[in-house]
Parts: sequence; C-alpha cells; structure tokens
Amino acid sequence: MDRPCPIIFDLDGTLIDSAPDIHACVSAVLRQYQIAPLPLARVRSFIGGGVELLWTRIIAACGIEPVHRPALIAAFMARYHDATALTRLFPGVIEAVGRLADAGHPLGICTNKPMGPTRSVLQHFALDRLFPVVVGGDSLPQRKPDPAPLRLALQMLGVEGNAPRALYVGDSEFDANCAAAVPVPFLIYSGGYRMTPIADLPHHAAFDRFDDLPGLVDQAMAL
Ligand SMILES: O=C(O)COP(=O)(O)O
Repeated sequence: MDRPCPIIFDLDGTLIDSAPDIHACVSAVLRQYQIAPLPLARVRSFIGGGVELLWTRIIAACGIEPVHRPALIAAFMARYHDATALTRLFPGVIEAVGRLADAGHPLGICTNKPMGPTRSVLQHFALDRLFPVVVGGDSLPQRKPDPAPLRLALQMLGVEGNAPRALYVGDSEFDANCAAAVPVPFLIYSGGYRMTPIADLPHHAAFDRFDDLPGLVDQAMAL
C-alpha cells in the first residue's frame, strides 16, 4: 500500500443491520397510537434519509394525520436513543475495519442517523475507538444526499480540495448520490437497504462481502 487514504463509512445498512431495532421502535410508537404496525421489510425500505424522512414515509403509508408528526417523532426518539438489542454488525465488518485501521487509513462515519443513537450503537459494538470522526444526521442542517455532511467528515479528517483523495463506503441511493456530489469514489455494499439496482447508482465498485473491502480499497487507491 502506498499513502494511507481517508475512508468514510455510512452506518445503517452498511456497517450495522439496525432495521430490526428501528422497526421495533416504530412498531411501539404506532401501537401507542393504536395504528397497525408495518412489516419489517416496509420499514427497512424507508431507512436511509434520516428520522424526518422515515416518519414522512410512515405517516404517508399509515394515513396518519400530519398534526401527530411532532409527537410521533418525539416518542420514537425516546426509544431510538439507545436501541441496540436487535442490531447486528454485518458479517466481517470488525475484521475489515480493523485491517483498514491497522493499515493506517484514517476512518470516519457519515450517517443520516442522529448523533445520539449513532454514539450509542458505536459504543455498543466498541467501534467508537476505530472512528475518530463521526458526522450524524443532526450535525448540520443538511443531510445526505447533500454533499455537506460528507465534506464536513472529510474536513474533520484533514482532507481538503475539490476532488479529495478519499473513499466513501455505503449501501444506499443517499450515499451514492452524496459521494457523487462531493465528489469522491464510492464503494457500495450490496447487502444493505438500497431499493435501486446497483447498476443505476453512481459507484466506483461494488462488494458483497466485507472480506473483499480491504482489497477493493487497495485497488481504488492505485488509480
Ligand atoms: O438514519 C437513517 O435513515 C439512515 O442512516 P445511514 O445514513 O447510516 O444509512
């Protein structure tokens, strides 16, 4: 490997499978309001744009009066803050991220998940020490696919310039379009929450297994 390359990761659907916890929090809130729960796959398809968009989609899907929105979101956030019981790391994540850190790549997180639950879940999986930089969905007024959060994460890792030498790793439309807007090369994980075929999303390379990520990073850096 030549020079280390800053690598920023998305969180939900990329490093962690958090949909079961998000679904459980959503179901509990809907139950509180006597609204029938949505299936896990439906809620999973609503994840990626942050809490506000999640609830816009739930409210539309369940035909809820918009006047309830602030109370629903507040009830959700109270549960979501430390919801980790049903969340799992995707296979091979710890090993791959550990190898990249050992190789000297500065690592960061850029997620649309709010900072509170992001910190909780990173601590829960002892990932916080591997990611010195974390930008969450409430760190800025803008969220992915706007490039601002990813630019901030890169800046916090000391990366400057119009086409920075760095990589973004994610799973979704939000991540692909954010990386393209920065622009930085985007590595897409096929096992996450994406609803669009990979071929239709801007990306540099795709991977199905985290074991393959360190090799892909080396290839991307050789360009
Ligand atoms: O909170 C979300 O909707 C998704 O967060 P992500 O950016 O980590 O995928």
